[in-house]
Amino acid sequence: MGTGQKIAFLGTGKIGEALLSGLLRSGKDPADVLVTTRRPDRAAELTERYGVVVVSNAEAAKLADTLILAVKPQDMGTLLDELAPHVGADRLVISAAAGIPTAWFEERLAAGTPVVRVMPNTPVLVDEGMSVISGGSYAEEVHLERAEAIFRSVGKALRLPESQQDAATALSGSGPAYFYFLVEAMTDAGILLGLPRHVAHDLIVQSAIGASVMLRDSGEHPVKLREAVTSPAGTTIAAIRELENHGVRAALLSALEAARDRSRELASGGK
Ligand SMILES: NC(=O)C1=CN([C@@H]2O[C@H](COP(=O)(O)OP(=O)(O)OC[C@H]3O[C@@H](n4cnc5c(N)ncnc54)[C@H](OP(=O)(O)O)[C@@H]3O)[C@@H](O)[C@H]2O)C=CC1
Ligand SMILES: O=C(O)[C@@H]1CCC=N1
Repeated sequence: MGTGQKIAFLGTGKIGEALLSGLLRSGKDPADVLVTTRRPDRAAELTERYGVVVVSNAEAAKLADTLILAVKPQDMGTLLDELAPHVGADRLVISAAAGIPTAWFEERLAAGTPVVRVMPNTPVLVDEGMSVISGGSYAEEVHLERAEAIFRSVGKALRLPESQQDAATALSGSGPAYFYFLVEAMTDAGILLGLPRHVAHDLIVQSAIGASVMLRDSGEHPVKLREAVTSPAGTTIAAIRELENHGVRAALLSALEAARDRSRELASGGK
């Protein structure tokens, strides 16, 4: 076991593993990183891949300074039943679960336990994550800074009031999926137009990367950037007319509203 601040991941699935790998990339000693799993084969996989220490949920609560809870909202009740008796109020509990408010955790943990709610996204895997952070009633500046330091090591982190977490979940938590969906659909369009799949894929992926870098670095509004591509009586406006005819803008408004609503439904770890 290492000598630094210990961080435990309770639930090391897709987002837990992505965060874990980023933290190690940023220089955290694997001996200071504890993980818990439900299945022994998964535990063996993580030890072999990262050299981290696999422990039980109760041991994680006793040994780690910071506990990152990354099980599905539906599994959070069972995890808290197991965990709560072992978590001292000197621990920092960070939940990455969609929907579940900090108050839900505070009710189940020892009085005064600091809880921070974070909504990360999978680009933490490439250090380009977007994580939205909100503190619960007992989270002090020092706790928010500790959470920020973890999530800043794998991308950007932004503090928002907890009342905006469900909206943030719809935008940045789920956001990468919408872009993958678009790339998938546009690649299919390339097939329709007669291009080989790998060519269509490469054309679209590089266009997405170029557009993303311009969005981030040019300082221009997205409308300006789109207008610069849209030549009079040209090809782009022909495509934009079809996107508008098919209600793509309205579909996005409804889609993100649905994601926000689903996050609200998960507030009590619902089904
Ligand atoms: N995926 C994403 O992009 C994002 C997810 N989140 C949130 O992160 C959480 C996890 O999501 P995701 O990673 O996608 O889901 P996964 O199902 O991939 O990961 C959850 C993991 O938790 C394990 N687990 C469940 N119960 C326990 C337990 N009691 N003790 C230890 N491990 C347990 C599961 O084990 P088993 O393999 O046996 O099922 C699984 O490996 C959710 O709350 C989600 O809202 C937040 C932001 C982004
Ligand atoms: O789909 C989900 O519920 C999780 C939360 C945000 C991204 N994935």
